[in-house]
Amino acid sequence: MTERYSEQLRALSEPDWSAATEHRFVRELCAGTIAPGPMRRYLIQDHRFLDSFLRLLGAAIATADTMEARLRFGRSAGVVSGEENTYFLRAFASLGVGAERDTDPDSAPTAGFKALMREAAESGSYPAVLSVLCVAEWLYLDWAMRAPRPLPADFVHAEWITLHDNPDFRQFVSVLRSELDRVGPGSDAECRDVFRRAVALERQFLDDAYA
Ligand SMILES: Cc1ncc(CO)c(N)n1
Repeated sequence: MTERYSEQLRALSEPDWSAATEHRFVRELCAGTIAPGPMRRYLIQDHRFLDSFLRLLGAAIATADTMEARLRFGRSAGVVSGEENTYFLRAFASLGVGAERDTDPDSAPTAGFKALMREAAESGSYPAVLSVLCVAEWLYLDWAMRAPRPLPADFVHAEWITLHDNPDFRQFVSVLRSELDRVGPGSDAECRDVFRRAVALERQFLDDAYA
């Protein structure tokens, strides 16, 4: 049996993939025990990640080779711009995040992610864009779907989990993987490189919440 291309890339990204999906941040978030400090720091940085992520979705809309894929990216851009952004604003209010939202400098992993997303977007390569998107969404689904139920009582924790594990998000990850399975092998070296770098950054990004 031949393994799916996306699964081959995931396996090549170990041990970073498992270190990220089993990270202290993930465990404490899912248990509802994470301290406000790390949660605040994570969300401030992640809201900046989201801005660049939206640009990357724009690049996916621009570079996809089928209309069906383009429509799917468009719907996902709507969710990120809507429900997900609103979650951040409500979470910032709940955690008492003020001016530091703008004044805190970008962490090294945030700067690294922004650079990688810009590089992928500017390459004009659909396989490169897909590699970053697939890591970002699939890695989050992977830990979110394993969160113990019931979810934590605080919406800041619970909604961050359900945003990354719901029927629409699962379907999006399934499309991202199928698309990468389809077009990735034709740009194998590029996809391996981008996928691996993105997973390493995911791990560093979670580490940084505790820096
Ligand atoms: C750093 C990071 N990776 C992935 C996601 C999921 O989109 C996110 N919100 N933040």
